[in-house]
Amino acid sequence: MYKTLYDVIVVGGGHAGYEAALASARMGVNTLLITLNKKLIGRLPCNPAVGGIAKSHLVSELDALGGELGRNSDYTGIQYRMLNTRKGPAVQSNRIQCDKDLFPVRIQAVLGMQKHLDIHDDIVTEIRTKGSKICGVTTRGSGDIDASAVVICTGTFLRGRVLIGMKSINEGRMGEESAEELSTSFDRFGFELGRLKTGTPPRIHRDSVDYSKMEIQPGDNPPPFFSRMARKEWKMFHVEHQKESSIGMNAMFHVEQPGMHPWMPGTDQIPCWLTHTNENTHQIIAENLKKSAMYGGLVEGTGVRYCPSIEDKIVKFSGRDSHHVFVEPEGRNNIRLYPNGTSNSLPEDVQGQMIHSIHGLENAEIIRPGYAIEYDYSNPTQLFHTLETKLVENLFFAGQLNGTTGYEEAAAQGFVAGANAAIKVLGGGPFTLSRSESYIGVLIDDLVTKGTDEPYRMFTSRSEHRLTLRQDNVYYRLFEKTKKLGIVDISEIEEISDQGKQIQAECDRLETIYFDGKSLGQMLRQPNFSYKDLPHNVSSLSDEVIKQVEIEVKYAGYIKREKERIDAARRKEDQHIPSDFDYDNVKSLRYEAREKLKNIRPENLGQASRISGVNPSDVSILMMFIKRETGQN
Ligand SMILES: Cc1cc2nc3c(=O)[nH]c(=O)nc-3n(C[C@H](O)[C@H](O)[C@H](O)COP(=O)(O)OP(=O)(O)OC[C@H]3O[C@@H](n4cnc5c(N)ncnc54)[C@H](O)[C@@H]3O)c2cc1C
Ligand SMILES: NC(=O)c1ccc[n+]([C@@H]2O[C@H](COP(=O)([O-])OP(=O)(O)OC[C@H]3O[C@@H](n4cnc5c(N)ncnc54)[C@H](O)[C@@H]3O)[C@@H](O)[C@H]2O)c1
Repeated sequence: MYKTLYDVIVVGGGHAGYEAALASARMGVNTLLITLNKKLIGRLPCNPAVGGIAKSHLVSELDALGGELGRNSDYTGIQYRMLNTRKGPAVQSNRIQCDKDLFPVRIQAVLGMQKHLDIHDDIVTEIRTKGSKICGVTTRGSGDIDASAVVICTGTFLRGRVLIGMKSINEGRMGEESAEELSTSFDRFGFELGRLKTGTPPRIHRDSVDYSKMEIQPGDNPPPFFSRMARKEWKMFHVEHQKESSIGMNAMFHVEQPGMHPWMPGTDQIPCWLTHTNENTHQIIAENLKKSAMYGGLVEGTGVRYCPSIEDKIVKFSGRDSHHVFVEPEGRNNIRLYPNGTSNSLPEDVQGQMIHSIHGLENAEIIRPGYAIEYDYSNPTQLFHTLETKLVENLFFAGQLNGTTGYEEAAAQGFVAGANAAIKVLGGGPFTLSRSESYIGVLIDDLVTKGTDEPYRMFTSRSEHRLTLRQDNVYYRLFEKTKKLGIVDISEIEEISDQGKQIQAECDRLETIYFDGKSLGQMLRQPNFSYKDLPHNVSSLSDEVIKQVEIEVKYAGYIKREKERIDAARRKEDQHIPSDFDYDNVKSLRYEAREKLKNIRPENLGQASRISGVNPSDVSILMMFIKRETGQN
């Protein structure tokens, strides 16, 4: 059941959409999620893997703030791995292979139980405004539905075209209707739309591959989870497990609905497998390039540079005679395997030859071909940091619509947009995250400041403060924002606050206690020295607190220098530029800089300095002018 008036409407049930709807409803405002098919909410259209390098930081930040992607991955995971373990803690990332069938089942159960949230199957064809403000949407099936704020999360569906070889079908992803009308509505309001493309590999039958020719990739034990909830449950399970038999263990935990808790998270992991392409594979692709949608001229949009199609890899890295192919199960009871690394838009017969040339896949049965998809995206420089559009008040855009790729990038934006839409209804200051406190801040600032002309994905190298933006300290660095937002349960907030205080107190203590002429802090900074090796350590501290103390003390010198850089950056961010500032008045500004500044309208000098085409001397000129005009220091 749905009504015809809501506080917030969210359009789209992808990862941006469910996070937006949950954030909004959890802040207590009446929310409606409209999507083409509610049974497909939370679908993982490509690899059911969440996290990986830098993306895992986004998921952890969502968990700290009260988002759902991390928990949902933990509770439906079939394989858990920590990547980059040979590198420092700042770039270590976890990656969870989820069960493709159960991931959406669980998220739908979470949505179904959420107060203040209704869900409606329909297609939105238009947005409606009253003056400069959004007032609702028009749907094909139910006509007009009114709302004070609207969040659009339509992913790859706007004028979506599925492409296989020379075939092009109007679909939002394979087997799902595309959204044709909404782009026209956006055009009318002046939104700048462009075309991007992405792709997916063929799927193969799990009983048709020769595992003996591939290298096994087992999961890690203990499993690296994203969420505090799963970590706590795992710890409790293992303590209790020693006392009692595992029979009935699931019953010990509060299980609201069967879909919410399919198994004890982290148990009974399933391995992935590693194989490689070879010269034969590359030759097959090279000989058939003209038949691929991408190289035969059917695709206009720009593809994902950093997770390219196999055709792209052969053309752009022609010197390499082999590429990794990770063969990954799509679920416990799912017959499909996902050959990660073979995304393509070649005709079906060529896909078959290409797959059969790979060791272990000689007799692979292809269940579904790979394909490319092309869709409209909207220029994200037309958004504020809250993800509200600059053209229509109380209208928000989030997810792949803003030019990103990835579940994690979509979910992070959805959460920020949903929370801000609710704040617009409730009243109160905007919820934004800065580059120096989070990867979510980096993602959004990059999008709204620089825009993108290719699908944007997160990397650790995009952050200038990655030493302090670690996954392990996420609950402490986002603590104040989390508390203010009010989505996370108060008992969790108190627990994190208490742990933060213990970490600080112990770091301080270690610098003041001396042993053999050295402070305990100095001792801990010695290579291969752990907290537990210290004399006078505190045995009652939890593993979580000890881990933080070790990192904070061992890397203290680097962290201090980074904090100084953050303070310097913050001083620039504190210098606000009035929203109606007249750049034409600053005659000494170069023409290019003036045009770029007029287009982006940065909120402060820090953001101005990150606009491409605006150089440091332009920022100095601007700073002096603003100081003179506004009397800011
Ligand atoms: C073929 C393919 C391969 C991909 N490969 C990967 C990958 O390996 N890993 C990865 O992380 N990402 C991959 N992506 C991208 C990933 O799916 C997206 O980045 C992510 O799902 C985007 O989330 P979203 O919420 O923005 O949109 P989507 O997940 O696309 O969801 C859009 C939602 O909006 C609804 N909708 C659209 N238009 C309307 C309308 N007018 N009215 C009502 N509802 C509407 C749809 O029904 C859908 O629920 C791939 C995508 C595709 C299609
Ligand atoms: N079309 C799209 O929009 C699209 C398509 C593909 C990927 N993506 C995005 O990019 C990401 C995939 O890109 P990626 O190349 O970084 O892959 P990934 O995140 O799946 O893997 C990152 C690295 O992890 C390692 N790895 C991968 N699978 C592994 C496994 N099963 N076991 C052990 N190690 C493994 C590899 O070293 C790999 O380079 C996705 O998570 C998605 O967000 C988007």
